[in-house]
Amino acid sequence: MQKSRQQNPVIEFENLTLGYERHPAVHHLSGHIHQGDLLAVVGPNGGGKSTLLKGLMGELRPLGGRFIWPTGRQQMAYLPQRARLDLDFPLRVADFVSLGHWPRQGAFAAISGANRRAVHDALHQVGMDGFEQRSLDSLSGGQLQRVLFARLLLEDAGLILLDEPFAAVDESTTQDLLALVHQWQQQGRTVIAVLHDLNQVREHFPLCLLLARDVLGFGPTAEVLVPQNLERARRMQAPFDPLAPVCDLDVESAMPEAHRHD
Ligand SMILES: Nc1ncnc2c1ncn2[C@@H]1O[C@H](COP(=O)(O)OP(=O)(O)OP(=O)(O)O)[C@@H](O)[C@H]1O
Repeated sequence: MQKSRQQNPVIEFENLTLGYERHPAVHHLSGHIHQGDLLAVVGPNGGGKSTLLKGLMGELRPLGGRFIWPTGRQQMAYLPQRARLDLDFPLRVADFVSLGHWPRQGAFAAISGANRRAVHDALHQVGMDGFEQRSLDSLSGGQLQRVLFARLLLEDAGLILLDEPFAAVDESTTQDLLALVHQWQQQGRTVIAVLHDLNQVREHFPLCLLLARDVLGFGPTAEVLVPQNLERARRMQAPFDPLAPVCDLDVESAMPEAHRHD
């Protein structure tokens, strides 16, 4: 990874609307993210946070607007919500972490000595020395989260997407994993994390996107997480309505200028 921080955006959202079967879950998002940004995505349950990550991953095609990748589509590493992970099988920790190499060397490449060292180093960085031969299904929740971060380290991606990475993780593990997030930033990687702990966001994430289907704020965290926006988010906890009218995607962006992260 290059350490240099680019002045130009690496991702732009242009009046982006994402959803399912033409029913929007994220409305009219505009703004941009620079290389090395640490962006927290916050908001009520069902607000569209995971949907945005799926859109970035290319799993969902925009219903309207678009993602722009000014420097080319980034190599991405993605940590899904724990509830979405089925890791209840007897794979060894070392083998699981080495899967982080897949994007570069393919699934069936022989595990080289260099790879073994990389796996060992990654486990060391997350405080999991000596766990190489343990099976995944024998790990505690916090240990498993450390191993998932070790695999992210091996992916060596420029853009790292984390969906609720610290849910049900104790304070000391959270602090260790947050230190890795800061290290990624120092290395020039861009991190987008879905989070629920607003104090943690204020302390560690300089940028914030507050989503409650509509964009309630996008910019410096101190300006986004203000009582007025949070109160609006609380009021907009209405569940996703599959019978809601299809968004009129021909309408020009309804987003006020203040919501743009320029
Ligand atoms: N595959 C799907 N098909 C239809 N609707 C979906 C699908 N996935 C998500 N949704 C709906 O889209 C809306 C946004 O969901 P999303 O998972 O993005 O919310 P979230 O902000 O990540 O919520 P949480 O904090 O609860 O994880 C929700 O109302 C959800 O029910």
